[in-house]
Amino acid sequence: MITQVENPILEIHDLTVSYDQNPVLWNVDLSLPAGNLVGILGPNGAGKSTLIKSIMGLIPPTSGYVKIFDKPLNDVRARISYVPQRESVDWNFPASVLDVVMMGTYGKLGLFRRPGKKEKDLAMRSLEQVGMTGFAKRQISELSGGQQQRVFIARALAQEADLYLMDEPFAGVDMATETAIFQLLKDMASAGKTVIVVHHDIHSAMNFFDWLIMLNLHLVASGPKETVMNEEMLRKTYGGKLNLLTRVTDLIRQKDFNPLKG
Ligand SMILES: Nc1ncnc2c1ncn2[C@@H]1O[C@H](COP(=O)(O)OP(=O)(O)OP(=O)(O)O)[C@@H](O)[C@H]1O
Repeated sequence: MITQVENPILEIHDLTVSYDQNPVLWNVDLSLPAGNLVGILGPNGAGKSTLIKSIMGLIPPTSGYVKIFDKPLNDVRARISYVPQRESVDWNFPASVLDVVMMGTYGKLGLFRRPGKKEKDLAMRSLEQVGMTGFAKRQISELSGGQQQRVFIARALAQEADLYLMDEPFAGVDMATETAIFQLLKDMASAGKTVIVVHHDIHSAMNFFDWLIMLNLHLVASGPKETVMNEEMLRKTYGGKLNLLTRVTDLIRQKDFNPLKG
């Protein structure tokens, strides 16, 4: 079940991606409209991070192509913000929280301008949005995992991009913060940005995302949440992981659960 759209903000055509000549993503064809909060769901090893990395041009495709805003990635890089998984970053790098968030503003500054008051204000506003203002002068190495994650999201906000790609931004973040940041991302999507998030929890995915990409080495589904979140698609995505499926399909059947709301 794959919904294709006209004038997509992101178009992926026949994308196959391999590590050491072994394909881990096969023939992915999808397109996304602007102004959506998009969740990428799938079991461990499904290729979710690989998909994000290949959209960002970090892994060359074996076949196929990606177009963003109808252009190749290199023409539009400044309009894209990427939040990698927290574990993939060296957090012992000596930098303050404010420095890290200010880095988000550099792309728009150009080569020879140094960040000034405008950039600092933007960075502070971004920290405020993730509830981290009080930590601005702290070293990033001194923060908890969840706090580091929030700083990373603030850096992405300071980038003022049009397309955001976030790889498990909620790993290690507490529930209250997750809900607050989801709301923030939803507001960004309502303002016309496209936010794509690799996410593990199907329950919160049903509440928060507008559009879901369901992946298991192949693309199982891509479309508005209400059209793709059903038992058949979950079974195709998660296969025999029946405990999980039972829990989720029970949730879908619950009278008070309405996947259209939220
Ligand atoms: N650098 C790499 N070299 C070789 N194989 C890799 C590499 N990175 C990922 N893989 C393999 O590619 C497959 C897809 O990995 P990927 O990290 O994209 O999955 P994922 O859906 O993000 O998983 P998770 O939910 O566990 O983070 C896995 O089988 C993984 O072992």
